[in-house]
Amino acid sequence: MIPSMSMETHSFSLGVRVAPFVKRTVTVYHVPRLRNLNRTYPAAQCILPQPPLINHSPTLRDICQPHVPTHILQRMEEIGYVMPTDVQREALPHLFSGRDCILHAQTGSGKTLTYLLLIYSIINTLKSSVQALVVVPTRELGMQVTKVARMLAAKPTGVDEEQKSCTVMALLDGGTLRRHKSWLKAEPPTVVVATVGSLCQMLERQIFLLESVRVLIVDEVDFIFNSSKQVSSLRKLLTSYSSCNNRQTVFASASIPQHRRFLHDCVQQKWTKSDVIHIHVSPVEPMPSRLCHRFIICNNKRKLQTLLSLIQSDAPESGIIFVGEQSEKSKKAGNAPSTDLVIDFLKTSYEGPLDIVLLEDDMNFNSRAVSLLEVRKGGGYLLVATDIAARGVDLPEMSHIYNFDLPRTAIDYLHRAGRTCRKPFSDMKCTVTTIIVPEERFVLQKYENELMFNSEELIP
Ligand SMILES: Nc1ncnc2c1ncn2[C@@H]1O[C@H](COP(=O)(O)OP(=O)(O)OP(=O)(O)O)[C@@H](O)[C@H]1O
Repeated sequence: MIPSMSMETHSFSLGVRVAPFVKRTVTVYHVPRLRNLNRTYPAAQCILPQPPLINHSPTLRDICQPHVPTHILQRMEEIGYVMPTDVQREALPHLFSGRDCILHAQTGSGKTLTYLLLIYSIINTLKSSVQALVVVPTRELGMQVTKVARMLAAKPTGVDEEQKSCTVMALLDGGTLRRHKSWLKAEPPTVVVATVGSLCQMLERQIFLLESVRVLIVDEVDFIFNSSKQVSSLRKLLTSYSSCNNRQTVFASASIPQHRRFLHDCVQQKWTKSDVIHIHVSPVEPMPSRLCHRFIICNNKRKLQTLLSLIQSDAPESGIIFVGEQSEKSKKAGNAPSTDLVIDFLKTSYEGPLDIVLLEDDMNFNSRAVSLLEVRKGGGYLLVATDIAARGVDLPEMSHIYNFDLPRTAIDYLHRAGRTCRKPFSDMKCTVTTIIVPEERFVLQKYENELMFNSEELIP
């Protein structure tokens, strides 16, 4: 059912009530013993969830001392990271003890800070070598992680003493590899944040060696394993790293399908040590509970109008409109991509205060960077994007997500939805609205079952 486009108020009402969400829990699994694994993967040992947060719960500083240098802790607090999120509270003690780890926690739960604090607890800035590697699937996520890493490493206010600071290099697709090569040779940075392709080029040419790397992080690991362009390079990297002494490996994502199998593979392939630990935060609630899910049914011809009415009715602070990638068949047929259709339509029909910005794979790297700068400069915007913006990109002001096209999988739904609700201690309600044609209702229902959420139908 769709709202009538002549409707003056542009408001929608909700058809169905949602079931209350289950409580958040943290579960820690230790890897099952290999010899038991010939048939299926047995239940991993499970440590009972930690007691709920009470008033005297430890601060991030309490958890990080004495592992993380004081100036980093000072910077962390200056930035506003004082209390730990669930994943930070649960994972950091294990990480500081040297365990390899699979960090499996909701979108926006603070996995980046978790692994960066581990990195700062390990590196020695007096040594001139690459000591930490963070592997990411996209240039956009790489730029973001680099920014947070540099922010933490900057000198805190009021500290004058000169100490050798940590240098962070972004080695990302679309960058100038020649410049990076000279940098790596002349004065190796302490931390490298890299996309898999660029990293492997440097390693193959022996511009730097994995032997000096004390910690390897693979962020959005399931995405990289699923990417036909990236998976073989990642496997090669993990296999090379497995022969290094003194190593620690961390995999992070909000979605790790078949995580027991993955855990087993990690040990069997020696990508991790055998005592790797799986930190699974909120396993029964894969998405933030502050998220409200809605859907609206319309026919294909009315999708653009429906989108516009939704935006007018919601008046988002900022929103992302996710559009499916154009198929090869559609490209060959000379059709315009859906992103163009949506952008052109909004530019001519939307009269609200938000800027309209495009981010898609087919843009060149510079234009992609310009789009992200534009949305990060503050002020409201509507970002029309393909799934390139669905992984890891942190836009804390985002209040609304619109699925103009249904995501291809439940996991894609989870990551798109996860671009909202990104302030860990906020009460702000965020909304995900999916526009579907009648035949797609059962697919959305499947995602609801898989991800354990309820979606409310919008009725005019
Ligand atoms: N302890 C903390 N206190 C306050 N804010 C925090 C804390 N930890 C992280 N944040 C903020 O939470 C937001 C989300 O963090 P982050 O990007 O690390 O999430 P994530 O778990 O990596 O999500 P995704 O799976 O989507 O990549 C960021 O804006 C970050 O600055």
